[in-house]
Amino acid sequence: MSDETILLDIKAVHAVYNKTIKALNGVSFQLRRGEILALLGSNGAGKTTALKAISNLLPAERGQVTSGTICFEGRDVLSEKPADLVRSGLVQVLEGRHCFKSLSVEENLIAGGLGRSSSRREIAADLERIYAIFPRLKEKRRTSAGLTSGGEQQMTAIGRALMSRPRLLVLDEPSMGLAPLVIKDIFRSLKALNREDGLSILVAEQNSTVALQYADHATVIENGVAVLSGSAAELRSRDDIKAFYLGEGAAFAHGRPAA
Ligand SMILES: Nc1ncnc2c1ncn2[C@@H]1O[C@H](COP(=O)(O)OP(=O)(O)OP(=O)(O)O)[C@@H](O)[C@H]1O
Repeated sequence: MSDETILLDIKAVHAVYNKTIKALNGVSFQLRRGEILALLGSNGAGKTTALKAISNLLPAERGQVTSGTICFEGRDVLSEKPADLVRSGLVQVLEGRHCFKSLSVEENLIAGGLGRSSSRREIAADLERIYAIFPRLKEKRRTSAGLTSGGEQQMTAIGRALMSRPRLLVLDEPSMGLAPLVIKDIFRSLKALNREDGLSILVAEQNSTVALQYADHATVIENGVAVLSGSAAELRSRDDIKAFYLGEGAAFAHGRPAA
């Protein structure tokens, strides 16, 4: 495989909080251009920390990558400011569907495109593109985001990220606290974006069932280490993954290198 196919390359990353609390213990994985990669793992496995490291957001939480490398399209992520990473096409939707609650849905979306120097016509076209992906947002576009449902807030957060036209969209637990039908709706939209626009997606999920249904590949992390990587189809067929679906996450041995 040539380097051209690798969009994101995480190698042997160690990270700590407050200089002492170990959260990542040498995690390595790669995301290929144009794929959906699911990052799976139980509570506290290190998924959120890995995603924040990828967007260089750990210093804002008294966290730090102490060794290892993270490259996005060959750029050294750890030497870039988070805002510059967004401009370069790496955009993250943080856990908890953060919206500007007093702004309307449409104002939230427009805020996502502010970093780009776009004309009114381009912004209008981008909004229509988001509304085509998430028709419910069009219906709610004049409603304060804080008065919309959890699913609509998650769609707004994703739509706002899409307004900056990312090449890699990073999502932290988009299914959290949402009803199964809403989760399906969101993942279907993500899959359509991936297929039709070639958007690469990295999604951390505790809901392994839905993540493996829509992802191309998956990496399982436990105790800050990747313990298993493979195609989604391969992982779906494994008994230990089936056990993991049922919440028996301890099925993976800590420290075993990713396959
Ligand atoms: N801001 C922080 N300060 C100190 N320790 C933290 C902080 N955030 C996470 N940790 C610790 O780092 C480890 C990894 O946590 P992380 O949130 O990355 O796991 P996770 O896989 O995303 O879990 P979950 O699915 O429950 O969100 C855990 O031991 C956690 O307690």
